[in-house]
Amino acid sequence: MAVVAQFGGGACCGVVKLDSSTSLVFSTSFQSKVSFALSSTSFCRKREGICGKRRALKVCCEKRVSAVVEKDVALRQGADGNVEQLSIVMKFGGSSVASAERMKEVAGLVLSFPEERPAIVLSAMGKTTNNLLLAGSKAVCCGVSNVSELHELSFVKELHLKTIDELGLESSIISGKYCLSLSCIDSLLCMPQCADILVELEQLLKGIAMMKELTPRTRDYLVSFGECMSTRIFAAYLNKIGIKARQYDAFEIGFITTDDFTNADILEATYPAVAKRLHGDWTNDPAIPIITGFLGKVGWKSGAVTTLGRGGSDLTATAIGKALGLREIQVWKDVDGVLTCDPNICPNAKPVPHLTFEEAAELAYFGAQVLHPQSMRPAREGDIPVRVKNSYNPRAPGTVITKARDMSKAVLTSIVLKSNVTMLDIVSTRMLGQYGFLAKVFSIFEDLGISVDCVATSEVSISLTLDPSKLWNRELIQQELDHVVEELEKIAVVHLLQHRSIISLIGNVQRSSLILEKAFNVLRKNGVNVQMISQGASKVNISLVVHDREAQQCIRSLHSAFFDSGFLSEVEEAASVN
Ligand SMILES: Nc1ncnc2c1ncn2[C@@H]1O[C@H](COP(=O)(O)OP(=O)(O)O)[C@@H](O)[C@H]1O
Ligand SMILES: N[C@@H](CC(=O)OP(=O)(O)O)C(=O)O
Repeated sequence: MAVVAQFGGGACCGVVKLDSSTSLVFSTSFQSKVSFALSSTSFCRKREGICGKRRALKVCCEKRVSAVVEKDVALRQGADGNVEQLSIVMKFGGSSVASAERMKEVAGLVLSFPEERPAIVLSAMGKTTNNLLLAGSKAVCCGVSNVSELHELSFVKELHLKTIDELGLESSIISGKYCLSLSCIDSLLCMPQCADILVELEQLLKGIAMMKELTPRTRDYLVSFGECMSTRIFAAYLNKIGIKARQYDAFEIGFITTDDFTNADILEATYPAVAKRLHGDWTNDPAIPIITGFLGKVGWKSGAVTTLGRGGSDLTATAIGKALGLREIQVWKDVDGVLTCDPNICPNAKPVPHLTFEEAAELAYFGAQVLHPQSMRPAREGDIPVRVKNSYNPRAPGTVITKARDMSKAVLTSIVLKSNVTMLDIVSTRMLGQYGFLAKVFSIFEDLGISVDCVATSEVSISLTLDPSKLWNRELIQQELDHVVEELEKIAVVHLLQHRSIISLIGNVQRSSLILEKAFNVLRKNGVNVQMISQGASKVNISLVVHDREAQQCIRSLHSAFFDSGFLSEVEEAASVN
């Protein structure tokens, strides 16, 4: 049920709670119009008396909105009357925008920060990326004529068309001439020439079926459809409810990456290019930018679309934060922040209130799916706080990630698991005192382009772990591993140990004896022998390697010993007394 009114004001948006069941979403454009929509459960349910209530609410709305608008316009326009710049970036993951209902809630959430001028980064809706990938691999062998019948393609089509329908949008926003048919506030907000996205997707899958080949380059183009659609839908919805928004494909606004398809890295040139484009558009004609997460392109001209690795929208958000020098980066998930453990392993994991960039980066790199492994880098470089919040529970305080925090009482922050890791024990065939052994071993990995995670060394032996699973595009297949071993065997005796897990204890390594004493007690009680330990350079991470089959039980026991037993609070109390 919507009531629309117009009266003077500047550009702003917000939500006003009118009574316990009714809230008002409003926005004003720079053309001095105010649009507002009412959300009211009782209003929609009770049909009788609707006109009376609508009139009463309209009057009430006008009074309340004008007060908020005045305050907000003052905030936005600054003392000199100039437009204030974007202030924060808000990233919403796939789980946050999985349906029409979720998109409405996210719109409400965006508007619940009327004092902010946000840039929005979106992932693909729900499980779209997984379905596109599956459709791609099935298309390789299903035959061109069967592509239209692929279950995953139908799923993606239905999800997006249903969402468009439920949001009351024109289906042409993703499957037709959006520019000509969308009744948005301002024709400038429309995308230039939108191709028929769903038709193009099906054509691409037919091409894959025809070629019987799905290269990493094609795979990136294929999954890019997810973010391209979610952002178009969300921007159109905001425009429909009167919030001026402008959709952007990241690869069109300067996200330039390496050519490592499926796991590309953002190049430095991205930052000034993105800043120039977003800043310029906002200054000329302010509208909330809705940007595709996860995507970039190789080079400036006709570059192919790349992706930043699974979960890469977090990285898009932090890169935008750094590019625009924003006040804060918010990543909205489906959990109450970064937790003490993966909730799928320990359902009673608790939110961690504060982390440093270093802790968060280790946690992400060593397996916590909640953050993209590279996402902390731009935030750290720009020294911009990252706030991890729950879009399903916005009141929860979440996790704040900053450059430094008070570590005086910190012991253990979080426990992380990385499974299906390959471990190599490498022992030199030469005698003690041989120099250059480590250099030779690592040059072999460098030549083969394989990254090493954890290392423990003595003068003549090295134990190390390789991480195939994190590299989305590349599975260290047996052939590749055999080649590594073959090369290493020229200088050493090699044992290849597969199906290992790294358990990372993220915390204050200054208190390693305390952490290790407790941890080894737990492991001994569980009858587990640790196969490798690495503490070394990182001041926030102690890694223990165990067999895959023992790992989850170890994690549960460790979590319960550290976080459920009162142990940490006892240690903290003791620290405050001393
Ligand atoms: N230490 C952790 N803290 C919080 N969530 C974690 C952790 N480890 C794994 N997860 C998982 O990460 C998920 C959130 O990350 P992700 O799925 O990438 O979110 P989104 O798609 O919303 O960006 C959670 O639902 C949770 O299952
Ligand atoms: N859609 C991409 C990128 C992303 O960041 O997703 P999410 O924010 O839902 O983890 C993926 O699934 O990997």
